Amino acid sequence: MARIELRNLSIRFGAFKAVDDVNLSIGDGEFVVYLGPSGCGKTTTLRAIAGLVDATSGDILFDGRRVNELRPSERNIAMVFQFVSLYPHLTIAENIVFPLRARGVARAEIARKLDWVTGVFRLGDELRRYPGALPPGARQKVALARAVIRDPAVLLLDEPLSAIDEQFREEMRWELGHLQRELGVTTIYVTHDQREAMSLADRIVLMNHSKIVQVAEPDRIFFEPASVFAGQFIGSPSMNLVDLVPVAGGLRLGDSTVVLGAAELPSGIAGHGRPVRLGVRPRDLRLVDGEGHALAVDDTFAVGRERFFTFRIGEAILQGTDHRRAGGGEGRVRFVPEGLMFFDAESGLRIAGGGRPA
Ligand SMILES: Nc1ncnc2c1ncn2[C@@H]1O[C@H](COP(=O)(O)OP(=O)(O)OP(=O)(O)O)[C@@H](O)[C@H]1O
Repeated sequence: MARIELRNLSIRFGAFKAVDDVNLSIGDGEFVVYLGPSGCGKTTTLRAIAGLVDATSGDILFDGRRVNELRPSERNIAMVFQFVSLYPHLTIAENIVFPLRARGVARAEIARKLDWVTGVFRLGDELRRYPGALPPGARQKVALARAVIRDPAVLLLDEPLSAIDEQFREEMRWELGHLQRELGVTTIYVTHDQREAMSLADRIVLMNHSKIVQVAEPDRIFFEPASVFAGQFIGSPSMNLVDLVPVAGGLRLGDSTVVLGAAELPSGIAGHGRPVRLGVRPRDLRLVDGEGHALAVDDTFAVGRERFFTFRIGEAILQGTDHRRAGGGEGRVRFVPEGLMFFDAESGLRIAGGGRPA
């Protein structure tokens, strides 16, 4: 296990900065998930921690010791990628113990370690089989077992579940989280799948355009996104966004007739003096039978037991949840005050609202 620190880490490929002045401390045994859109620099950061890419500037420290100059094999890390390569002519057991054999570890010790890892990963039946006989998800589990059998200080995982089909992925995700906690190994996991990040991470490191834009526990990043980007990247269905226009009595939603008044607005927001955007998740935008704003509903639809509705403001289509009694009448739209987030329209930063529900 190890603490990891990135200090002013930048990585350039020619003129392009793939990682731009990143600072981060990862605790011993922590499970950190790097999340962000394609090309934002997640994999490059991971590869730099592994020693597969050189830092252009800045430091990478393991337990306070600078490792920039160490080769991958000297860093005591293990890495698992999206596509695993197991040796097809070796059994699962032989594949798993391969790193120990390569290091000349004694037979008794290898047997002990294999026993341990087999128990942790519940691999008993598979051990004598060959990789070709296992489904991709099980092969990935074998790759993980092979990665942890030599007690790495750091486990680096780059989209390890993305090549596995949906159903097995859920199961593997659960299992991976469980295993990581049992092993207590410091883990950095790269994904662009927010659901994976939300369910696995102790903390999420959200990246965009080569920079870290927020580091927080999954719950916090959901309820207190630092910016429009964070608010929209996390949560499904995604957060609605609409520009607010100052009018007498409050803030109007775009060019609609809906005006949010004092009861719905945090104090001071109406007098912000700069353009403000409202962010509201569908769960906090409700079509109800009781009190609310009169709005022309565009469409209603159901996804399983949940019912949704949409309405338009200018070009934008907003989505909310339908809380009317089944077969309900016209309905009114309620904005749940605790769920409203306000962003500076120019900087994109959250200036008010949000927060974990009590
Ligand atoms: N060896 C390289 N040479 C030149 N450019 C590179 C190299 N490696 C990565 N890049 C570029 O750096 C940027 C960041 O890539 P990176 O793989 O870190 O992104 P990512 O966030 O992991 O996205 P993805 O999920 O698509 O892998 C990309 O624009 C990529 O094309």
